[in-house]
Amino acid sequence: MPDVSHARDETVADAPPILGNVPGSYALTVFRERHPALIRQVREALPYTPDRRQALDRLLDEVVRDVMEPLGPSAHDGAAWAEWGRDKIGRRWVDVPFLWAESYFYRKLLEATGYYGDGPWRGVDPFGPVKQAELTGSVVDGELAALDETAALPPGERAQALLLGSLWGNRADLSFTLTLSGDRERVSGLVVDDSALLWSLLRDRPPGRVCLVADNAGRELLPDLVLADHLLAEGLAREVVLHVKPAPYFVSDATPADVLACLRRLAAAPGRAGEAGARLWHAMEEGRLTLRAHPFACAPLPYRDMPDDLREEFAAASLTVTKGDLNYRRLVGDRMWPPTTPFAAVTGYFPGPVVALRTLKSDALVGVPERTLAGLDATGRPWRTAGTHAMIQGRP
Ligand SMILES: O=P(O)(O)OC[C@H]1O[C@](O)(CO)[C@@H](O)[C@@H]1O
Repeated sequence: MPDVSHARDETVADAPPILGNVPGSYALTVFRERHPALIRQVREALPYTPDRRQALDRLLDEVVRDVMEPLGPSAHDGAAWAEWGRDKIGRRWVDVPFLWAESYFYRKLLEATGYYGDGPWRGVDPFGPVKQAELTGSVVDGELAALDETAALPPGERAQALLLGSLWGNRADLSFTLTLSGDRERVSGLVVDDSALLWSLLRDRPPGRVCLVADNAGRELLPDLVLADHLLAEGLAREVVLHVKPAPYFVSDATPADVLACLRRLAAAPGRAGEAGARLWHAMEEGRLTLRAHPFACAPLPYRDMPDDLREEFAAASLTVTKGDLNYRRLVGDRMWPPTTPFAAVTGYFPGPVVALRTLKSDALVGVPERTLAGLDATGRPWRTAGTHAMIQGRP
């Protein structure tokens, strides 16, 4: 019997989850290449003490042997992970759902670095050095200065430019770039473009609360904050709630500390960027820009399984905007949907209007017209996973 509990406008049967054990698949390369490379990068980024280095070496061995071991007995969230992983821990990383196993990998990485331990590494973000290097780099100076050019645009074009800035900011993802080299081409035509829906959801109703579910810090979060400023300053949102991760995750995912670092970076910038930073600073002081770091944001689960308090939060929003590939995967359940499956049918469980902004970096994909698919497939390029293509996809 197909599971149709999440269907909205029409019913769809669940597709199988994406797994890592398919030869030649994108997911398999994440386990075989990216995770070992990431452990090595983390090991070199900070002067970890012998106990932490040994723990990182053990994790590397676990990843290479390809058997998921349980968390240690002192893990504060050990019971939750044991329950979530009841039929998974002890198996091969690649044999359980990709979303689950990747999430568990990041939890294990934090265990290895002592992020939750009692020692001196408690609370030290293992990805801090790469995040900081990006935020303080000169590329960011140029991107912030470019905001001045949008000021001369007519209002509609300016709004669209800021939306696209936030969308393409998703290419700046430090986990994704880890095993890539060189500049990747950016294909300007969107695979799906529901931006008109997004603007009508904001403009055709009294300003409400917009939930912006952020993804990466630094070069993605900065344009997200600029977009949030635009919504507040133009009266398109009464309040913006920025959802971030409570702990380091998927390398560059934004935490509250990253938001504050970005706000300081914006506020210190010259020109339009600095003005936006100052407005956002005040908006936060006045409670019009708020932060949420719900534990579910780092759970290995799709949004369909969100807890009631989060469901109520999204239900109360006039619009939820999700950023990035991982949030998209969680929205659509990280399953091998036929890519023409309607987005509204797959996300019917979501408690309110939702629009996803995403560059495509994994196989999860729905709502793409047949003709678009045929044209993109005919290019013979890995357009679904290379991060070169983007989409804005939503439903009221
Ligand atoms: O930062 P984003 O856009 O969520 O992308 C993270 C992406 O990184 C990967 O996990 C690879 O590690 C993708 O599969 C994933 O969706």
